[in-house]
Amino acid sequence: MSLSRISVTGVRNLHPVTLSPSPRINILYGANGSGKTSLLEAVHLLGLARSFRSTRLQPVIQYEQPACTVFGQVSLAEGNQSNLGISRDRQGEFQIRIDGQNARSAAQLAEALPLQLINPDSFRLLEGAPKIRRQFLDWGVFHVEPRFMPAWQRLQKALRQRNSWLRHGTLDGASQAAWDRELCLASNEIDEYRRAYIQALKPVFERTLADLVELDSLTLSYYRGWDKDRELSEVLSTSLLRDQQIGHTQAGPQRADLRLRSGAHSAADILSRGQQKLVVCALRIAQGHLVNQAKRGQCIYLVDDLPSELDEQHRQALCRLLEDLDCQVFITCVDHEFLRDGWRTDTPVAMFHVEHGCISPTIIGSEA
Ligand SMILES: Nc1ncnc2c1ncn2[C@@H]1O[C@H](COP(=O)(O)OP(=O)(O)OP(=O)(O)O)[C@@H](O)[C@H]1O
Repeated sequence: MSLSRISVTGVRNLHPVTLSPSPRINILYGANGSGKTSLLEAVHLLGLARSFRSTRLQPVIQYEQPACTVFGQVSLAEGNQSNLGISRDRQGEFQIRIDGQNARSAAQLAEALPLQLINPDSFRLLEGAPKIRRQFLDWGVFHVEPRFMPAWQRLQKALRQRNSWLRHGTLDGASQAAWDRELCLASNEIDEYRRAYIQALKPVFERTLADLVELDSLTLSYYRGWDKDRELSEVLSTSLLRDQQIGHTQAGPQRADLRLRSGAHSAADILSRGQQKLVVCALRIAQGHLVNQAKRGQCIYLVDDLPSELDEQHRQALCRLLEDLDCQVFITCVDHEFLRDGWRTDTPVAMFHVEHGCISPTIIGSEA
């Protein structure tokens, strides 16, 4: 799967543009503030209906413009194609179109266009709150396990119900016990999918990491959100009083986490920024391999400011791994010299010069 065409209007500083990217490696280069990240924002918007830099979409809409719009033509296996479109105005109104039909949710876009983002904020996957790692984990499970989403929706419903009961006590005991049973069933199902996913991810992650950097003592493990030796139903009943005092359910898959440790320490505490970036790249590349294996379409990689934090040797190792993934990749950088050469001769590479919000394709070898 790759974007064979993308049209962008009203996104940050970009002039309206239509591009025909390479199905493999795309390099966007240009001075600071020229609009390279803005193109990645546009692709991100198309795949997830949200910005990667801000929780609000308002800042992505170009000043003075009423709305931003992104269209993409996606090439699929066996010569098929799909058309995606998203438009968002200043009042917050969204329109998502998939193959000429209005889509109901952003999850449909995410399924149609799996995206992986690697940017200078990526270290947050290690340093940030567990929620960021759960999002990472669930992105992977969602893209390889079709039963995950319905189980997740059941969990959310049962959890909302329980939390409301903890706060207001509006249900009788028997009805709440039925909701708790539903909560435990959905939780066990989610735990099973997540566990199977981590088991598949771990060896791919370890191999990928070894190709990038020597960090032998790094381990990845999964915490399911409650004691591994006890049933969730038992944990819920022993913690009921405390749950009622704080007004929400403390144990369950909504508390799951991934733990990355280097020996006895948390990886976030001891790894350098560059090493952290490489660990995150290995995790995200490993996820791409699993999506490819699941044959639910390859994901598209958005790599903002690839060189930052990395020395020459690690930049090259990262480029090799991205190239070996057999996915479409969009890379931004200020200085593109090191990215021009070194790709295999059969890898289609496209370069785009970004200048004051204008994007123009560059014929390799003709740059100034
Ligand atoms: N809503 C907006 N409307 C118009 N311009 C905007 C808007 N939001 C941001 N900009 C401007 O868009 C420009 C491009 O930003 P972008 O992050 O794409 O640059 P970049 O090429 O990735 O730069 P760098 O190399 O510094 O990361 C910036 O000058 C920024 O101030």
